[in-house]
Amino acid sequence: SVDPEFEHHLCTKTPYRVIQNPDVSEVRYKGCTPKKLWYVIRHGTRTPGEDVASLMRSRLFDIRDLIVKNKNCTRYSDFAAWKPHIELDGKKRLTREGESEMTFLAQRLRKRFPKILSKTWNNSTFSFRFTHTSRTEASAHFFSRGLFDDGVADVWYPQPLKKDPILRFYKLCQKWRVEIKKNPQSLIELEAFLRSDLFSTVVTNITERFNLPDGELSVADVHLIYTTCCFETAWDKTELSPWCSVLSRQEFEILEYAEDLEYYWTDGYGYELTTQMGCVMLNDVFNFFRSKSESEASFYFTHSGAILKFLSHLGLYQDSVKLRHDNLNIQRLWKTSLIDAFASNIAFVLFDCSGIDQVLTLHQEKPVILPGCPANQDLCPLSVIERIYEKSRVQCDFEEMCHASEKKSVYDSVVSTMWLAYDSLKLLYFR
Ligand SMILES: O=C(O)[C@@H](COP(=O)(O)O)OP(=O)(O)O
Repeated sequence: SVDPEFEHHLCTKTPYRVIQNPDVSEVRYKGCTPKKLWYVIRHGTRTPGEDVASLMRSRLFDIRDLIVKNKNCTRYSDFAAWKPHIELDGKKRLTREGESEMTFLAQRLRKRFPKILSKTWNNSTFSFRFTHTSRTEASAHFFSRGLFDDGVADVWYPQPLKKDPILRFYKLCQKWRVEIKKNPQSLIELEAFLRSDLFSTVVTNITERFNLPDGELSVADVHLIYTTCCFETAWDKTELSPWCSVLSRQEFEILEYAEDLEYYWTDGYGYELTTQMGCVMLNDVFNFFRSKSESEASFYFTHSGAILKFLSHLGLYQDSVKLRHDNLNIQRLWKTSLIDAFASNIAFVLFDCSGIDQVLTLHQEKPVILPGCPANQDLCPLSVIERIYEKSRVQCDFEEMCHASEKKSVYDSVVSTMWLAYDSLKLLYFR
């Protein structure tokens, strides 16, 4: 039987319905009027890239065949009937579920902030921006459907930039790309965790549970099973993927931790530069709030990496100790299943409270308190936020922080190439 809680352990492939906030009551604070809304959103549920899709079409079929050889296995008929999903095109395309996530998210937002959002589309009041990918573009379109009853067809979207300095700032940071993203050092904790007894036990347990030949399953196979469970759950809420029934609650938690470790060290608190870079996004918020333009709402459609780095820059979900292979804590704050699901979103809403600018910060549609803001209230004065993030405002020299030293780049690219030869690390490219 499948643990009904499993949907809460699907990391960055968690469908938004699992964590959404159904409360759509108008957000009001006494004596305050909402003036501006800045919103960054990860695209909705997508299909996997070709790397995962091709494994689902080939290796997963072999595993499926081995499983159904053992006719007594649980859910035999589901495995026997399983075939790669219709959504499997390898193009990281927005799925039906992703379309609904966007439309419903916008509808809920509009109900909460009718003063800003109950207006027909108007180019100077609302702005939209998405990255150079079909999934963020489609997300913007479906989101605007939920926001405007009419006039959706008129919504104007700027041409996406191949390398957007705000939406995907990290792609422009050579130092981060070389020294963190492509540096094997960043994966050391994950590597060690994959080699740990805890992880090996998961591989052995599944092998025994399904009566598979000894040594048949690799770490990468187990990860493929988990990834398939995640994607199939995300894009189909009506049917339970048989691959989810392969794993126990504890095994989900172990696989979840492996992914969280990876994201922690490449997109999160692992290295200072990763958290520092997010200043460009925060400065965009400040500029928007301080600008005298008529623009009242700004919507950005981006990716997982942007959400995680921005959360880390803000200082949210930071555990007191760094995540390592040997300190799995199920109470940790850094859980991508909660903080970086599909359609994850961060909003800043500026209120005028009797002449004082106050800011409401929302993550996944719920208020969050920025570290340093008053703990007992949702609103935080803009001047306090500007003080907390003073360094982000005055020392955000992207060129300077992202400049990679050439000697190191050459060294790292050689090491990275060698590193990619490791079979177990194939799973790192499962996107
Ligand atoms: O584009 C992808 O494959 C991943 C990573 O993108 P970056 O974090 O590298 O932008 O993000 P996703 O689209 O799933 O949100």
